[in-house]
Amino acid sequence: MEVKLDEKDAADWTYRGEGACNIVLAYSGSSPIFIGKVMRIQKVARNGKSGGVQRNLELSEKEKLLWRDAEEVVSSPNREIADQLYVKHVMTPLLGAKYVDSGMRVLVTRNFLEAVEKNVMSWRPAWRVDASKVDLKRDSVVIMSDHSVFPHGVLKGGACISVEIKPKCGFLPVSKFIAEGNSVKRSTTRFRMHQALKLQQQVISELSKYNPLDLFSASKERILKAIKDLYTTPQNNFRVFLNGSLVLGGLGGGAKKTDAATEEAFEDVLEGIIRSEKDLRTSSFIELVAETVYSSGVLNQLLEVQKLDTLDIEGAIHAYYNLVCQPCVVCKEFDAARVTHEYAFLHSIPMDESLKILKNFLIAATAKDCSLMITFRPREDDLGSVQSSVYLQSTDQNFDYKVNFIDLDLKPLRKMVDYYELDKRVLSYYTSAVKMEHGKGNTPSMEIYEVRR
Ligand SMILES: O=P(O)(O)O[C@@H]1[C@@H](OP(=O)(O)O)[C@H](OP(=O)(O)O)[C@H](O)[C@H](OP(=O)(O)O)[C@H]1OP(=O)(O)O
Ligand SMILES: Nc1ncnc2c1ncn2[C@@H]1O[C@H](COP(=O)(O)OP(=O)(O)OP(=O)(O)O)[C@@H](O)[C@H]1O
Ligand SMILES: [Zn+2]
Repeated sequence: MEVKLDEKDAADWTYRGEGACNIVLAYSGSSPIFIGKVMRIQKVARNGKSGGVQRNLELSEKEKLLWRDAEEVVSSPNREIADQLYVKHVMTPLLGAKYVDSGMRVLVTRNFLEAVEKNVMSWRPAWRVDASKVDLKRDSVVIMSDHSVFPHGVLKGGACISVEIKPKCGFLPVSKFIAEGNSVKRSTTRFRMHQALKLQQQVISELSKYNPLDLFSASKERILKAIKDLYTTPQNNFRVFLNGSLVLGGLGGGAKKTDAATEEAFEDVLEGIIRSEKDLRTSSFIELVAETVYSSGVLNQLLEVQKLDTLDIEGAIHAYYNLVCQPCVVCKEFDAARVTHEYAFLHSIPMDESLKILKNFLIAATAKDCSLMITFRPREDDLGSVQSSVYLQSTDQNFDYKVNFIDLDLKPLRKMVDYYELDKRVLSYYTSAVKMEHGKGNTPSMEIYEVRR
């Protein structure tokens, strides 16, 4: 018989976190089919305010054309199912089946969703509550493995510690379609430039120390630096969970700089997991995470998928206007300024080329926004373990670990315009901030202008 969750079941699901588009709940009841699972529920923007794009309930005709090779996605009855099948049929083959769980759909009643909405309200960050709410129009949710713990039955019980990393874009673009005035893109990461704008808009209270190029560098030392920096300024890029409960970082959003009190508390959390003296555990834990990122090689594959964006938004936007059969707003602006450009070429390519550019751009956008969960537990013995393992030199310990990608959602085609507009805002603010610093006689070594390859 097909399961349908109703009001009475809502109490078994507790708030785990959320992003712009989904709320995630962990199961705390006793039904064997849900133990070790989380539920991902779609949200809807409140009062037209942003906080995740307002998604159409169905794929548009142009989106159907775009994803026509992924038949299962295109023939989905609604966008929710299309999202899930996109993970299964488009992202999983690119990232590797062992790293992705596309989950299964379970039916829910409106009463269930209403009860959940009420139960989680007090746990949600106020700004997320203000921006979005559970979408009560949905009749199903996605159930997937809880990646912050190991599956039951595979290994003996014991503490699990997991880290969630949102690595963002790990390369510098080289597209010839990047305008002369935006050439800073070739030497400064998008993450760094966006940080400057977020600081100015007070979305964050300090600049992140993290540099995605370090994390994706495939160099042990630089990966270690990246994890240290993520630990120091977690924002929404780094979280740690102990047995599924958040112990570092922000629940449902970003976190401020890790202060002395948090550091002290984190040392205590690690007791019993990392076998070293107090005050040395955190650095060993950071070493463990860095070693795992390095030796698993999981980010190499993610980087390849991110690099499917070869033209940058400054090139891909023209293909968008080709597909939607509208006059190109970007070229119109250039014409008005009598700027000669090579973008006209992009409007002369066959439709199949435009489709390919857009498909690759949107797949790369998913890969630039997804997160990685790495879960560890001390390995007691080698008998019967099916997990990969990593050796932590500083404490002479072995850990089982598993790695999973989360949040591999299909980005809506109409977001192309938002991507172009955001890119313009990020670049415009960053270049003017840098110019201002130069004007003051400061060298580009200022915090905001960090150039590293
Ligand atoms: O545009 P970006 O780089 O700021 O990324 C958005 C994320 O912001 P952040 O990582 O904080 O900078 C943003 O994350 P937050 O809401 O800031 O936590 C979302 O992940 C958004 O994706 P979607 O709307 O859920 O599909 C993300 O939008 P996409 O660009 O991935 O579509
Ligand atoms: N399978 C999972 N196992 C454990 N925790 C999870 C899982 N999926 C999501 N989470 C937790 O829930 C949070 C929100 O999930 P998710 O990133 O999928 O939301 P989103 O709204 O799609 O995010 P974004 O804003 O990046 O689009 C994650 O940051 C993570 O902490
Ligand atoms: Zn154009």
